[in-house]
Amino acid sequence: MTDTEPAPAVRETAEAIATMEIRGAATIASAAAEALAEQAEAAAEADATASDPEAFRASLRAAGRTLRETRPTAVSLPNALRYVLQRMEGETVDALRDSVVDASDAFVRQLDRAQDDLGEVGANRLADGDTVMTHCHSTDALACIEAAVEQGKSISAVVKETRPRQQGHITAEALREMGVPVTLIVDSAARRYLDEVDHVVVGADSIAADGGVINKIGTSGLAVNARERGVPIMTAAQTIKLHPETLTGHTVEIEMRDEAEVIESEAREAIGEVAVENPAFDVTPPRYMDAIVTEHGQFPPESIVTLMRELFGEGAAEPWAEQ
Ligand SMILES: O=C(COP(=O)(O)O)[C@H](O)[C@H](O)COP(=O)(O)O
Repeated sequence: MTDTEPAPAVRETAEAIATMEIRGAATIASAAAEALAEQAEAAAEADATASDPEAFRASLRAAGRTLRETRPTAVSLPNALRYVLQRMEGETVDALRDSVVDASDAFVRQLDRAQDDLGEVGANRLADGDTVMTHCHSTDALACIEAAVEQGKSISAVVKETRPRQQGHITAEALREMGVPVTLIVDSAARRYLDEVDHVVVGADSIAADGGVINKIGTSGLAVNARERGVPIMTAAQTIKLHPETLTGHTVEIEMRDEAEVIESEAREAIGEVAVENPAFDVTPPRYMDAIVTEHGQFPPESIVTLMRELFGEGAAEPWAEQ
């Protein structure tokens, strides 16, 4: 390991995030924080960094950049890096290492607590006997359903498959394990089933300052259909999903993934020369979302900017940048 080369654990985590072995915004955030702690442990042992605090800091920033470059849309990733790297302090390598490991532990603990707290808030929007519809796999959305079940409410679910990666299968299994009866449907059947649904519950990868919800592709169409059918829709999103850069007018970059996720090579060849696109996320305008449920309570999307200013001020530091 040279002074700026990431530790193997960081490279492995970055690779697992890029290939979606580690996926979902909250899971990505805690994996990134843990990878920084592993970088700190490795750098405190490595020849090039063990006795040079500045080289140690540079190696942590480099690890941050490697992790940052994996997936562009989920803001929980840079927010996790911000949390840990802004708390890196000390005059010696040992002190620096301890500060990074402690910050990483605190971040992961906070994440778990936030998910439990938002689950309670979201559960209060669900009534005994409700059927919910889900899209993709969101641990924040599942926390709301799980808390409702723990409150003794009887909940059933209609689970959208979520092409192309079929994360709906993960949701279906998780709900079944909670004892929730599940009906799995293809995405294009969603509008038909909305008539049988009392609430739509989705997660988020990022929330923009205008209250726009960036989540798995298909969320915006589902939200428009839900509004048209009169079915309430909530986004369950911890505050690490709030996108501080959008306070200053920046837009959220939507990840475009490989066409191989959409179509198998044989079918691709048979079709011939056509374009295939695979956007991973879309933006649901705030007017189609009834509530954003966070660990600080629920908010109409248009008022989320107040919470963002409270938590982030106006700035979005990049403590991983080269100095
Ligand atoms: O869109 C996805 C996952 O997309 P991908 O599978 O492409 O990562 C999830 O709804 C959010 O990340 C929220 O998840 P969580 O609530 O667990 O943070």
